[in-house]
Amino acid sequence: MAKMYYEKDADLKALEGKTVAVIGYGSQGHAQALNLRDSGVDVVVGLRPGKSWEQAERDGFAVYPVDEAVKRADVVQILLPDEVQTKVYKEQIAPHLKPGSALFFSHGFNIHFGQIVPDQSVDVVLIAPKGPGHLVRRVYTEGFGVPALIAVHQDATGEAMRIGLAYAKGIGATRAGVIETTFKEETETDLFGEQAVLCGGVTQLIKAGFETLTEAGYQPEIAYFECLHELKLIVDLMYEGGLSGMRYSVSDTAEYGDYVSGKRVIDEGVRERMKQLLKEVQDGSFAKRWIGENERGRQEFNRMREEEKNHPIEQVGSKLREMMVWVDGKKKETVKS
Ligand SMILES: NC(=O)C1=CN([C@@H]2O[C@H](COP(=O)(O)OP(=O)(O)OC[C@H]3O[C@@H](n4cnc5c(N)ncnc54)[C@H](OP(=O)(O)O)[C@@H]3O)[C@@H](O)[C@H]2O)C=CC1
Ligand SMILES: CC[C@](O)(C(C)=O)C(=O)O
Repeated sequence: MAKMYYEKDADLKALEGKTVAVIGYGSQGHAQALNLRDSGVDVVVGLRPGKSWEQAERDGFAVYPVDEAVKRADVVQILLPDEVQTKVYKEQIAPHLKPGSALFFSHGFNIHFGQIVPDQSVDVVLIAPKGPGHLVRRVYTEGFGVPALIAVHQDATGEAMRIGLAYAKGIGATRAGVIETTFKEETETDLFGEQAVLCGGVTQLIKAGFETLTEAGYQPEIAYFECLHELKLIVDLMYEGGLSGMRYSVSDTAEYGDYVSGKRVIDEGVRERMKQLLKEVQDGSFAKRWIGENERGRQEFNRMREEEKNHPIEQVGSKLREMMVWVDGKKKETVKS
């Protein structure tokens, strides 16, 4: 059984008198910085000049270049893109980290794959919210929290877990539940999940459904509603009541189709390929490929991003969503600019 922590297990006093430097103010950075501040924690933001810097200042934070923010901090949370963390860490963070301070991450990639090797004098802690940053903020303002994982890689002070739990409470995660893990487990499950299911698996499933219907002559708008729009409503039911909760709400016809046909789509071949993806995550081949892609200037990444933006489901979807004002309202909070 996983070890879980809730509100009663965490004490914000562990952060009293300490300054937290949130490095980066994107999806996770803005959410964690704002939630911590609203929880009474002293927060500064570390950035380079640009869009995020301006936003953090508009949100009322004291913003500094990364090295300056680190000098002022007792806890440094690195919320830069994974692929830029190593360079910024070596040049602007490591030289200014105080012995006895704490270095935090929200994803274990660079520690687990040995890209960042922190000095033995600092605590190294993972607080990984299990949700996109914009929801970490929205759910907190609604009085709830997004669950998170916690792991201690290095406990130089003997206080790493206590400070980690206080931080998790500050961002609202202990309201929902914080699970103890390791950097290895978080990194491998997170990479697998986003590739096989949450991002890669789901987008391919949606496109395959959409293309099957449109190639058979059905209207793209109907294919969009069936394969993308309604998916959100079905996932909401699963989120609230599990697979059985969803099956309780759909028709018996849909439930029967689920049992007899779902397995024909996600068959043994898919499971075998999922195992192969997991192996490539575990043996570091995916990490090596992603690090190499960044070193080569992201040509493959940028080409695929462009191709995906131009898929017909994106064209029809953006027209249909114009009519859904409530979706547009949310989009402002949930889509990265
Ligand atoms: N997105 C998510 O919801 C989740 C992310 N994570 C993890 O959180 C971390 C942050 O990811 P995410 O929030 O998506 O990142 P984003 O891309 O949304 O934001 C990155 C931030 O870093 C800043 N930045 C980029 N390069 C530099 C630099 N060289 N110097 C200073 N600042 C820089 C950007 O500012 P600028 O405007 O100047 O580019 C921006 O504010 C990653 O480890 C990720 O794996 C974990 C769970 C979920
Ligand atoms: C599913 C994507 C994610 O892993 C997340 C929001 O948790 C990410 O890294 O953005």
